[in-house]
Amino acid sequence: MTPVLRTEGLGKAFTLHLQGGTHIPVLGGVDLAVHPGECVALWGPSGAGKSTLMRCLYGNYGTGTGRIILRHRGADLDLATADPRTVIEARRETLGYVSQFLRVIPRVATRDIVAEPLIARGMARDEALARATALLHRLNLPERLHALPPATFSGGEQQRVNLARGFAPGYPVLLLDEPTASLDAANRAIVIALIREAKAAGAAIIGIVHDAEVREAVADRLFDVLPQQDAA
Ligand SMILES: Nc1ncnc2c1ncn2[C@@H]1O[C@H](COP(=O)(O)OP(=O)(O)OP(=O)(O)O)[C@@H](O)[C@H]1O
Repeated sequence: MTPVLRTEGLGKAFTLHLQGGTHIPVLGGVDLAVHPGECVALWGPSGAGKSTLMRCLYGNYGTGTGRIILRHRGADLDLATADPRTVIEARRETLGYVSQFLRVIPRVATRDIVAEPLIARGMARDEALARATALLHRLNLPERLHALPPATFSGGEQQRVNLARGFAPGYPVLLLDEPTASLDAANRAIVIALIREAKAAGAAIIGIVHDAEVREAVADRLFDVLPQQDAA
């Protein structure tokens, strides 16, 4: 089966220009391949580069070397070299990302934040709001909060808004950065169910999942991210 997302020889280093140009190699020779319907958990010690790899996969960080190949609109797209407009299009249609923290948009109601990616993909506004509301309910976010901007919400409430926004569209590829870090056991179980349903629908999922119970419940395999000083 063809992977929906793969990297070939991916490398990334940071150069600290304010620190005399200090060069920090973080990723080197990363060959990752994820197939439809599977969940791969990134694995490695703190500081190994798991979050950096996630940000490269989403196009937030430029890469130093290698390619990031995404199946998008039936063809291979190299995210490492794609122009910004194509990256935005790929994010709208193919590649979702649930970061650990919600990037709060001032004055926008929670249900609109969740519905926005659905509307961007062409869903009618009423239908998108209904889907957003249903998902927020499923994640136990009280109805009274749906009309409020999430700036003042608790960490766990904000994480659930983020999860609803990430899961609502049914992206073919979904990146999850610590999706249950701020959640209690009941909500963790709901996230496990959402991940399993997404996999059953054919999504390829890459996650950083420190919680062993969640990881064992959803991950089909681990992918080692090696610290560069160890890999050298
Ligand atoms: N923007 C940046 N500028 C400079 N160095 C960075 C930057 N982002 C990450 N690093 C460095 O890259 C290395 C990898 O960081 P990263 O956050 O990817 O690790 P991680 O495996 O996700 O760690 P953890 O499990 O602790 O979250 C660290 O040494 C970190 O200091």
